[in-house]
Amino acid sequence: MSMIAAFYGGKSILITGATGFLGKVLMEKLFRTSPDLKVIYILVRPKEGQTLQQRVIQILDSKLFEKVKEVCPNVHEKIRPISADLNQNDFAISKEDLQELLSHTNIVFHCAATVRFDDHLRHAVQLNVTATQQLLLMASQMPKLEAFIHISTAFSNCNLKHIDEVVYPCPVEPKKIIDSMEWLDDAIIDEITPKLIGDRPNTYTYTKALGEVVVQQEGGNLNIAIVRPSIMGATWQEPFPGWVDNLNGPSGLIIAAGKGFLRSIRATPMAVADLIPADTVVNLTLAVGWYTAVHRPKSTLVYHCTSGNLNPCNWGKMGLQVLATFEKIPFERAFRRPNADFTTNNITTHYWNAVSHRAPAIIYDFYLRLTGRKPRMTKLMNRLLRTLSMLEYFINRSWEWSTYNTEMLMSELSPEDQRVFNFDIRQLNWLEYIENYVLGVKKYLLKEDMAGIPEAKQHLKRLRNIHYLFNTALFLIAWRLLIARSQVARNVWFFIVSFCYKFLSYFRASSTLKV
Ligand SMILES: CCCCCCCCCCCCCCCCCCCCCCCCCCCCCC(=O)SCCNC(=O)CCNC(=O)[C@H](O)C(C)(C)COP(=O)(O)OP(=O)(O)OC[C@H]1O[C@@H](n2cnc3c(N)ncnc32)[C@H](O)[C@@H]1OP(=O)(O)O
Ligand SMILES: NC(=O)C1=CN([C@@H]2O[C@H](COP(=O)(O)OP(=O)(O)OC[C@H]3O[C@@H](n4cnc5c(N)ncnc54)[C@H](OP(=O)(O)O)[C@@H]3O)[C@@H](O)[C@H]2O)C=CC1
Repeated sequence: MSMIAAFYGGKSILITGATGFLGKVLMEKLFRTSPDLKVIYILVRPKEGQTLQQRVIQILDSKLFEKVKEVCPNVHEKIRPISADLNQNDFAISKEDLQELLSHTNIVFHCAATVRFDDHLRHAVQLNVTATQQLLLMASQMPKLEAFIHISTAFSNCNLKHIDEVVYPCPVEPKKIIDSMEWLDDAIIDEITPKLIGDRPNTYTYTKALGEVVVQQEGGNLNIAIVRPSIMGATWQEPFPGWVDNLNGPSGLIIAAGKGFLRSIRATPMAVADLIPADTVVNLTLAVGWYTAVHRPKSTLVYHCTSGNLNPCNWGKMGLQVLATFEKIPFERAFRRPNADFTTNNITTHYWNAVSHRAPAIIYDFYLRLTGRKPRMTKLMNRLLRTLSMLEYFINRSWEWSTYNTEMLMSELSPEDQRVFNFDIRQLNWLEYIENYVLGVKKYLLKEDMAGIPEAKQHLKRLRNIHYLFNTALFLIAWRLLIARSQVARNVWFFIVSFCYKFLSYFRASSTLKV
């Protein structure tokens, strides 16, 4: 019997960010392994014209929850969506809802965040820092609370090369930052943002670091732990391999490469690609929840959920396997044949961006205009290049994360828990994982049918022929222009033609003699 699964039985659990990638996988696992849990409260904001209930139904109707519906048929009764906006004071939760939350919650998993790299500092601070502070305040009024688990990121201290499982201080106290956001106007915030984030690449990593300091400083007597995943990818095993439902991290780039938009990417092939499957993050998080509640460590423990030091894979190997998988499982209606490559310096990156990204987009838009359609490729390409520029920081460096706490926790689990809540990344086979990842992107993100693979392969063959034809035509035109202008080119051309003619004549003559 799993001790962790038993622990969550009968519990009332509060999850923020439950509608996000990690939140959904977390809920799924909780319901599947502890169907007797009492209730999961989720803080949800109404969105895109959908009510809270509709958002929950949409989640439960997804393939991710198919197994859950078998083991926990009344799952919809056990999810209690609470209208809340983490951008608002007190989250705009009604008094009744707040009362219910305060009096019943046993465990809090705080997953909500803005994960955008380009978010305005004010918004990123509000969600990743102030909201965390408010949630802690709320948690301190929960008499039945056993553990508060804060999800951070392994990159919150990406300005360091070696990162330990500790909370690092920030030069400016989070409280000061929170206060200043209240009275500074946007223009001034824009001006001071680069100074504040310092040697971090974006507001996301900076505010996640501030969030951790808030957790440590304002956790009071709560049983708190921080989980720091690296780059979260599709599921490895549970509830099935390859599940993914957003474009963050590598997923968007896999689509861009598979559809033939992405031709080159500035990356260091030997840099460690610290990916971690979403289900591994969930298993560790649930184990941390159990350990924190049952063992009540004296200080706030930080757990790294990373792969690099235990089972490293580099971007070169990953990129090659992604491309190899496209051969077997191509995406439908590709723009060009998938054929991306890594560049390693500014000059080649600019060159390939111009030749392989911008030029084809301009040509295609010209063709769309000619055929009376709206041009769109240049806009899409600009977006892709912007995304690439934001991800570049993470694919050209390697970090070392120590994992003492994570390994300690693993050793604390019973063999059954090590199986049911497996977060031992050493068991992961990267090539198999990446193949399933690409397949998952095709099925769950692009919603493409496997039956369309033969047609997709045909389409790629057509694209290859067009590519050869285009290149041959281009070569002939260039050559023709050269001949018209240069005597040397003309001499070379006559030499080649006369050589071919002589060779053919000789070949003809020798075959006539044989007859
Ligand atoms: C040895 C020899 C080797 C040779 C080998 C050769 C191999 C060749 C290489 C082949 C390549 C193969 C494929 C690639 C395989 C791996 C490549 C590596 C990439 C890995 C990158 C990972 C880096 C992640 C680092 C994470 C560090 C921190 C981790 C975390 O803690 S947080 C989670 C991460 N957060 C994010 O990822 C958020 C990033 N996104 C943003 O910040 C924003 O979305 C944005 C990128 C700034 C874009 O903002 P916009 O306002 O412009 O757009 P918006 O968000 O509104 O969306 C607009 C449309 O674009 C779509 N979209 C959004 N995000 C992405 C995305 N990441 N990629 C693509 N498209 C995206 C979005 O859906 C919108 O679409 P629409 O609705 O249709 O308009
Ligand atoms: N993805 C990754 O690679 C990594 C993620 N992490 C961390 O994991 C956690 C989860 O990330 P992930 O699931 O990928 O992120 P998502 O962007 O998929 O999910 C974010 C969640 O936060 C919610 N949220 C955002 N703003 C608000 C708001 N104002 N009020 C209420 N809820 C809000 C979103 O709700 P809504 O659906 O309404 O938008 C969504 O449920 C984050 O803390 C992130 O920092 C750490 C490392 C890597």
